[in-house]
Amino acid sequence: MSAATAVVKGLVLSRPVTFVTGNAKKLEEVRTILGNSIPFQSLKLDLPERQGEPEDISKEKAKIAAKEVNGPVLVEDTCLCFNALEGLPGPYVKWFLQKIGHEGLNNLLMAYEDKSAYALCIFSLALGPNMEPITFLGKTAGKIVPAKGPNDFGWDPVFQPDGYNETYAEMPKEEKNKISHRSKALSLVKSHFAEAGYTFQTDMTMAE
Ligand SMILES: O=c1[nH]c(=O)c2ncn([C@@H]3O[C@H](COP(=O)(O)OP(=O)(O)OP(=O)(O)O)[C@@H](O)[C@H]3O)c2[nH]1
Ligand SMILES: [Mg+2]
Repeated sequence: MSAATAVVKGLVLSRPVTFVTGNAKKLEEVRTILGNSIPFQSLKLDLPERQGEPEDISKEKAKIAAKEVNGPVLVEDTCLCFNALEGLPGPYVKWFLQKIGHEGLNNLLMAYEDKSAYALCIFSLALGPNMEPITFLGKTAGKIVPAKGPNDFGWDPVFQPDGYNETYAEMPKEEKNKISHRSKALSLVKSHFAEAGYTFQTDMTMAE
């Protein structure tokens, strides 16, 4: 990538925004959804995550990432929330998935008639190491079903969005990207960039 300077309403950023994640599938979706709308680069880093409310977890990740990168960063935290369980496993779904898998996630709801759930994505943008992160939330409602479809991304096979007979995993990627928690949050990120009037040098291209 060529050296580039981003100008933010009088504020000059010496670097483009770095999307920091340890998750290749997230990055793939973010790339597809953002296209060329926001120039960004990415950094593969598994950030430490505090416990607590999803928005605080996401903000904290952004603060840590901005220190690591020493520049503007975008991060996200994704939750899968079961209504019968007051929003759990929520931000801890990664560990639930690793330990008990898709069947275990279904079994958590065995005692409940209510299988409704929502996928929540919270992006946090920090313009620099000492800047308070701005958050963008995207939420998609659905229900938890026995696993259906390809098993290439997390809990996609057990989440069936409202209005569909297919799980996220069964849908064409373009369809998921139209309705997903991630695309809703990213459309707010895009609006923010448009409204803030951030401008970037024209020779800036997306890079790893
Ligand atoms: O089926 C899915 N469809 C999705 O759209 C999706 N987005 C995230 N996930 C999974 O949910 C957990 C979030 O945890 P998470 O936000 O901490 O992510 P992560 O630790 O993998 O990456 P990051 O924190 O480095 O960005 C992790 O297990 C992710 O694999 C998804 N699963
Ligand atoms: Mg994580």
